[in-house]
Amino acid sequence: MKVGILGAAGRMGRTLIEAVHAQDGLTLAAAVDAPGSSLVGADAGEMAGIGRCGVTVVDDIGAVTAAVDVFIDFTLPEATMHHLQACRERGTPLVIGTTGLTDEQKAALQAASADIAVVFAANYSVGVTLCLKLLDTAARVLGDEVDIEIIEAHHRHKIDAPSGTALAMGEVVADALGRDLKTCAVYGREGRTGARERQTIGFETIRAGDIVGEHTVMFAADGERVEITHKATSRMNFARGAVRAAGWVAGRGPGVYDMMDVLALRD
Ligand SMILES: NC(=O)C1=CN([C@@H]2O[C@H](COP(=O)(O)OP(=O)(O)OC[C@H]3O[C@@H](n4cnc5c(N)ncnc54)[C@H](OP(=O)(O)O)[C@@H]3O)[C@@H](O)[C@H]2O)C=CC1
Ligand SMILES: O=C(O)C1=N[C@H](C(=O)O)C[C@H](O)C1
Repeated sequence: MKVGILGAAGRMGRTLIEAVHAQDGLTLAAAVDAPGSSLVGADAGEMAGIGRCGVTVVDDIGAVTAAVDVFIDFTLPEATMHHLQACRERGTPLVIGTTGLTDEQKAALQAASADIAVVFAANYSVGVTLCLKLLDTAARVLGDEVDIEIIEAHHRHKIDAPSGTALAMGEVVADALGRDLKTCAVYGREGRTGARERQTIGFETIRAGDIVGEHTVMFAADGERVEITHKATSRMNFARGAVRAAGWVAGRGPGVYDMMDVLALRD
């Protein structure tokens, strides 16, 4: 299967090139980065540190759609929307890892999924996908007797907050408790906040150094608390998961899927 990487020169893009290269049955067919990037024209394998592979980095998905069976996109929300449209026109499945999409952009993704298969997950690691299952159980067991706080930490370059993963974790917990995250989320606290309201779900964000990605969901009662934590120390876990999703989605019918579908964990 021929795979195209969108955002190829980025932190995830380079890791994805390495992951595709290491996966039997997959071939790197295209590497696309931002118009104006100094890496356009470079060899994608050399850029990713795996040696020359003969695929040149280009700056336009339109130039490579015919050569690709499935695309993987880890870019920016606006770029992802552009790539989604190109995939829709060509009928090419798309794996999206980009976070920070607006509600309108998520609606556009849903609309495109009438015509093509899209995998969309805020976190492609198996460990985080398992944590989402554990969080559903924890929320149902501990119920409204606990205060729930979500703490995430990432590297200094991350541009969206809270992380897509933290928001996905919040959605799972809110759904399990019959709450609407849009109305019960509290993003950071400062000043005279008043006492905590039990129904809220709090989010705290840390941006520092080279932290790859850490998430903790705290269920705190009087006298005891449960914490579910995931710590990523390498981007390769995200990349392997996205590559697995690419292999899974090729040939699927139109629709939006996530890692629960890819790992056959959906109830
Ligand atoms: N779902 C998951 O498992 C994970 C998701 N992510 C998410 O993936 C996204 C990317 O993260 P990361 O790799 O760290 O970010 P980077 O900034 O390192 O990489 C993004 C790349 O996309 C490029 N880009 C920008 N616009 C376009 C365009 N129009 N066409 C093609 N390429 C473009 C950027 O180029 P330039 O720098 O020149 O603008 C850059 O090379 C983020 O939203 C992040 O939150 C990250 C890790 C895991
Ligand atoms: O930007 C990152 O680096 C990451 N982003 C994703 C998110 O926003 O949840 C996933 C991972 O934590 C790394």
